[in-house]
Amino acid sequence: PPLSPTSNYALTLTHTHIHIQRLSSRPGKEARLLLPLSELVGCSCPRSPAPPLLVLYWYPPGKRRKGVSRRRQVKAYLAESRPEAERWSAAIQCLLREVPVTANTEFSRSLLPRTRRLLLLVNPFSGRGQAMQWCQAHILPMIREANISYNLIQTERRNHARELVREISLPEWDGIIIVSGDGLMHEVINGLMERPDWEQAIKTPLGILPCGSGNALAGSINHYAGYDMCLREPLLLNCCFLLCRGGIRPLDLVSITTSLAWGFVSDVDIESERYRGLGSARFTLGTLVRIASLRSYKGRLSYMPPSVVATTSNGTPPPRRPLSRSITEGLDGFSKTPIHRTCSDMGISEQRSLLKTERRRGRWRCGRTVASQGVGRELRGGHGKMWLGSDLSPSLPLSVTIPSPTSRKFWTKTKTRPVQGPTHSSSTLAPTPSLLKNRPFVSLPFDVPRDDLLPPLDQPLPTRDWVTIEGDFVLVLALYQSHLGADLHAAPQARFDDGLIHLTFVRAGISRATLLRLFFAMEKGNHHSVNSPYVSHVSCKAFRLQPLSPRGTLTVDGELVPYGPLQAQVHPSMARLIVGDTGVKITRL
Ligand SMILES: Nc1ncnc2c1ncn2[C@@H]1O[C@H](COP(=O)(O)OP(=O)(O)OP(=O)(O)O)[C@@H](O)[C@H]1O
Repeated sequence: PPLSPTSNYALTLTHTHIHIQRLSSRPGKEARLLLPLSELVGCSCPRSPAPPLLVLYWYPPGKRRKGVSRRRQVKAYLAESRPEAERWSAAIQCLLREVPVTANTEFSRSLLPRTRRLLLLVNPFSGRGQAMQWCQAHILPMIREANISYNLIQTERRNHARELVREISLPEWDGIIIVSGDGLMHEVINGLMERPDWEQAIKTPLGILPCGSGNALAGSINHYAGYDMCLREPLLLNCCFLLCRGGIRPLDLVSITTSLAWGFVSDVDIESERYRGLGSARFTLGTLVRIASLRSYKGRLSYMPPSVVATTSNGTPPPRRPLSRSITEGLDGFSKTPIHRTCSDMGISEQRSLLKTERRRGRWRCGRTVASQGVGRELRGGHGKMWLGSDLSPSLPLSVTIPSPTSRKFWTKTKTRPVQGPTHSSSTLAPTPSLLKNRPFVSLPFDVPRDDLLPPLDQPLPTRDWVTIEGDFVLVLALYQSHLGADLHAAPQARFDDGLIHLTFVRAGISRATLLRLFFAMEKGNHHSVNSPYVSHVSCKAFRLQPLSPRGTLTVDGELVPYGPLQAQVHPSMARLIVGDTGVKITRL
């Protein structure tokens, strides 16, 4: 804001607020502003020859208006001297980084921990292809204001990010940030799990800045931060704000072993690729198309219920915060220098940060798994949101057959949506080229965490502790996090680290109207109240899905996987996720 030489202010800093009091010679004219530190991303004291300013970057949540996000405000105060401005800047940053301070602390920059360094992995083609534009307009400006250093790398192809994180030197980074959709997060988690030092590597804090079309994990982060559901830039701004705040929470991962795949929800995810230009609406359209031709599939679903259901919440929803408002105003001052494929404010290049290691192979998943009944089609090469497995169009290329003698293991962090679908039909149809591209499943050559609850996929499950349901299913959906897409609150009870997989399955006999009601209720997260004998919701630690129909589509984290039996087990709190302030005690970046 323009400096007003006629106004003087007295600033007071507490552990939670900056009190800004305008001093006026006329009594009764004092204006007071209480600026919560929880709404600040950072502050600065511009170097000389600039005047001794204290600049505050404030992102207050906006009014409760759907689709509108938080608005950036910059407040600048001219200090009496440069040391004074620098002392204030240091003090505020100490509080934001949670450096222990008292009223007697002598503030200086030397008290601050080292500057945080983030590796941003940007998929320029995710969602509507706006990731780079959003980096320029929103992400990089806010990250700079939060005094965070970054190195930005644009991914050039599928599995580029996965190969990169397999080889980089991780101690250099305080976090790996996926600027894309859930598919790229999935790649990164699998890349980390493929390292010989996976146990340490997977503890690298991960963050997501939603630029995809489904953005399930970002939807969960936004929800648990207490914000109302939002999409696109408002969601991005909320997530970027939370990233800059920097709180970390443990994140469950799920290992999935599959030989083949199927599902109903998968069908929607895969087939709706053709509607990609519609953004998240493509899932709605895809769902409607699928429901119109509803079909059921034979299968066997087994799951191991938790002996003690270890929910981390008492069932009460997180405190709601108003919807944040979108900002583009106020950013005009930022230089719009073009962002290159690799850019950094740290003077390093991708090459420098690479640490060549022996190439290991394997596959881990981070997101969701969806099995969808019937034949699916992959138009772009795998990623997933919402799959409804009903019928399959016979004209579509058939389910994939992967001639793999071994089962494949991979990792996911959000959800698995198996819908009963046809069993593996290896014979008739060859995989499409895009599906072949999408098949980097290989056995892991080193000792990744064992699925101690599961026998090998080709061996029977123990009868004790397992529940098995065999019959005709319309869909089976396995979720690890609360959201299936940013606007699909599919597992309201799920928490990042509850140690549970949340299964929803729908059996044949359900009417189209009820199924439609179920999906619409899912948007608000109240689908558990949809009363139908065909719909079940259970929590478990592990499950196995055996399709008994001849063909189908199965997806994990939106990516098509081979059709056939699949099993999964949760590994509680294995990874770490940057979630910002969630109202609970969290570790700071
Ligand atoms: N430069 C690239 N060209 C082609 N594919 C890429 C590139 N970079 C990444 N990918 C692949 O694109 C896939 C989809 O990306 P991602 O899931 O992040 O975006 P999205 O599908 O738009 O989002 P969502 O999963 O939320 O719908 C990823 O699995 C990744 O492997």
